[in-house]
Amino acid sequence: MKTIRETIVDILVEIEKSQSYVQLILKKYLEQFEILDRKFITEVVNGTIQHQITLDYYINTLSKTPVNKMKPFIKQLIRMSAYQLLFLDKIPTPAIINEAVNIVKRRKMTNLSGFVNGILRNLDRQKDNIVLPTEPIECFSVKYSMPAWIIQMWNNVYNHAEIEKICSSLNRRGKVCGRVNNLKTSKEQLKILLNRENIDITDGKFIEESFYLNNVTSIGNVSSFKEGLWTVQDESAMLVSKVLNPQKGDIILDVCAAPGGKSTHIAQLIQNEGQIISTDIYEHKLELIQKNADRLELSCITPVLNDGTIFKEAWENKFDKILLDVPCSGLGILSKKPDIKYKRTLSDIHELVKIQKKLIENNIKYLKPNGILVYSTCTISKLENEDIVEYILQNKNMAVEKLINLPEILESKQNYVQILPYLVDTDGFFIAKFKKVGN
Ligand SMILES: C[S@@+](CC[C@H](N)C(=O)[O-])C[C@H]1O[C@@H](n2cnc3c(N)ncnc32)[C@H](O)[C@@H]1O
Repeated sequence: MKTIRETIVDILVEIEKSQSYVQLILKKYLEQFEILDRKFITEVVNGTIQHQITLDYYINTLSKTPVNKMKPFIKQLIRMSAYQLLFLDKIPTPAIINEAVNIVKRRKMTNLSGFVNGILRNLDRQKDNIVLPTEPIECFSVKYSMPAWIIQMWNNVYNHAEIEKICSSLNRRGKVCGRVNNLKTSKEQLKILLNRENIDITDGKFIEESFYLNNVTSIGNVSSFKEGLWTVQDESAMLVSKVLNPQKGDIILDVCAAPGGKSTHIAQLIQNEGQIISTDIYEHKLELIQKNADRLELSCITPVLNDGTIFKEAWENKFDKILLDVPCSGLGILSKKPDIKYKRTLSDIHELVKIQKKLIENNIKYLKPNGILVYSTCTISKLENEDIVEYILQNKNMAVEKLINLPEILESKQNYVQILPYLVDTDGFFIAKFKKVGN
């Protein structure tokens, strides 16, 4: 029988090798464990990935063999142990080091037990003496484990204090945020039902229908979730549909809709009276939209397979409102998906911008005169956000609209909002709104 920490190393090795989503791999391994163990495994896996650049810097300072030359299993074992030594204060150091050495022996790599033992003991002794790089970009990169190109990109827009706040808020563990399905229940009633399942909730910060789940491990097994009384969505993401301000009877196109978080919210806001065409480019993702709409009993949503970059004559001038929640670099949601930062590159962002522009060009044609377009991303990147606002305004038929329903703390002088994750302790999001003033 493998120990919990040995399992953690196997998970980290598989994540690095497979390039698959962290949460999918975690889910596969977690099923066999009890709740407390699941929490520990999830925390250490996410923490090790989240702080990987910092951990590697510390390890490389002390090891003759650089991290990238180590065997995959040994590398992840040392990273995982270093994460516990440097970032978790409840586990005694000897327990961390002994367990690491025992794992090496159990996996029949006894010849490396001295190496692992030496690095971890050294790390424990030297951790307060290790000096960070002096150059600010490099320093922030190591301190917050954020690739230097991302810091460099933010450095063109934000000051150092803001960059530090952004980075540190993206390294926190966010609570799960839920949205009550107010067509089926009230928040008060839901609170009672969740309490019966020993789940505590507290009110959201600025969206009425939002709440935070303080202690939940397996959402899919919660009865009220299965019954469609609520769903999972970050407050920033909820703000997007609020800004769209849909009305009963509207004909709405949600172009990049899967898995349907915003489509289902829009359906709630119009009390299921209207028509929402929810499209996505991937067939398997349409099933997710339908599954969510069915669970929440929202019949006004029609999932349609569609490439939003290709013109469809039948849709010309057809829609009152269009939501473009485009594919983006996702840097605003790093607290939930920490591995994204190592997979993305600056050239990915340039490719994404091309797609975002094509989506805009094409979908503007589907708006009725005076129709409303909301553009949103879950990222913090001027190229995909502020610069895209400029791009949309180059179209003479499009005028910027003042954002409504913004909480006071997010009110901005600009006609768009870049929600930085530290402002209200939510995901980072960008939202802008436009009106089609001509044909
Ligand atoms: C940010 S996610 C959308 C999240 C969704 N709006 C929600 O709230 O649940 C972007 C989506 O765009 C889809 N997508 C990417 N390229 C597309 C295209 N050319 N046309 C339509 N959808 C596309 C992706 O498959 C992905 O599901």
